Amino acid sequence: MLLAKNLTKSYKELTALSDVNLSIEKGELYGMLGPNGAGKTTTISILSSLLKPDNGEIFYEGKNLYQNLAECKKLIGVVPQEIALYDDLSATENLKFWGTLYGIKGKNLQKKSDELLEFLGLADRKNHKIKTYSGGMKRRINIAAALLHDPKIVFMDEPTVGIDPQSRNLIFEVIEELHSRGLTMIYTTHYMEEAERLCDRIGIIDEGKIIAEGSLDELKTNSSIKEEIHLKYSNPNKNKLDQLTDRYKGQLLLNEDHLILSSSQANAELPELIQLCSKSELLLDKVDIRSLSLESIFLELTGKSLRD
Ligand SMILES: Nc1ncnc2c1ncn2[C@@H]1O[C@H](COP(=O)(O)OP(=O)(O)OP(=O)(O)O)[C@@H](O)[C@H]1O
Repeated sequence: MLLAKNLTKSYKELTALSDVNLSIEKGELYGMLGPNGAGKTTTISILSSLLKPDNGEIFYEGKNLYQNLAECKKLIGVVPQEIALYDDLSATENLKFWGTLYGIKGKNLQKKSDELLEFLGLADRKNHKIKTYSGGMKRRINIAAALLHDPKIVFMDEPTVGIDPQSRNLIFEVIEELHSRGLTMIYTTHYMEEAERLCDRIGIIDEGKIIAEGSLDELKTNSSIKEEIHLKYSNPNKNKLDQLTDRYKGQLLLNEDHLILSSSQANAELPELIQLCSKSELLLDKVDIRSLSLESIFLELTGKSLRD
């Protein structure tokens, strides 16, 4: 469906993308997982022709994007990270505006807009102004706007940022339904749980490079880490954590009330870890060993947390 070769983009001296290659199959839901500033939006902007790369080539269904721009653009839908809606217009009026830009008119536009509002669970609010909508509802209308022209591939740039867990779930359900209908999607996120739940294949991106790619199982199998030790504590004493951070450099994620240690042999590492926690005056509430998550894989590959 989509092939991108050697995409490179710099903003003055900053290299935002460096030799990015992507091959996305029809019907695939591909997740691009990376921290803020990794290059996700730049990639999507380039793939959807909003931004020209310095180097590289892009093909949709075998056709070069820039040599077949109008034809390729019909295939593409984009859900931008920033909500692109008029606050003083209703949902229907906003969709009418976007539909007209795509060249959809009259009854067709009305029908498509009603169908999408129904699909996104917003039919009963369709005549209300966008400014009365919650953040999650606005995000759903943002998705509807990208689907009006029946694209074959949709780019979703962090579509759940800044919304509550319930609205996030509604968006996941919409994405899962679109996936089951065979729509090809590229989904960017810095939440590993989203990539784990939704995506067939995940590309981990950092500092403008795709540093690992595969299904969740493949990424786990290729990692030297096998498990995670999760340790919950009630009294983090920030001044006393040096021994822990020194001993487990590049293996340890320290949060407000818990730590996660990536490990190839959790049972063998546990006694020393508990001893060091005791020396660091951490009062332990709970210890458990879990299977590997993308967070640890990211830590292993980059030496830093996804949420830094
Ligand atoms: N128009 C621009 N001018 C200069 N630098 C830019 C511009 N757009 C992006 N950058 C820089 O390029 C790098 C990649 O940015 P990009 O927005 O693609 O990352 P991202 O992974 O989408 O991050 P986020 O999740 O924060 O949007 C960052 O260092 C960013 O500051």
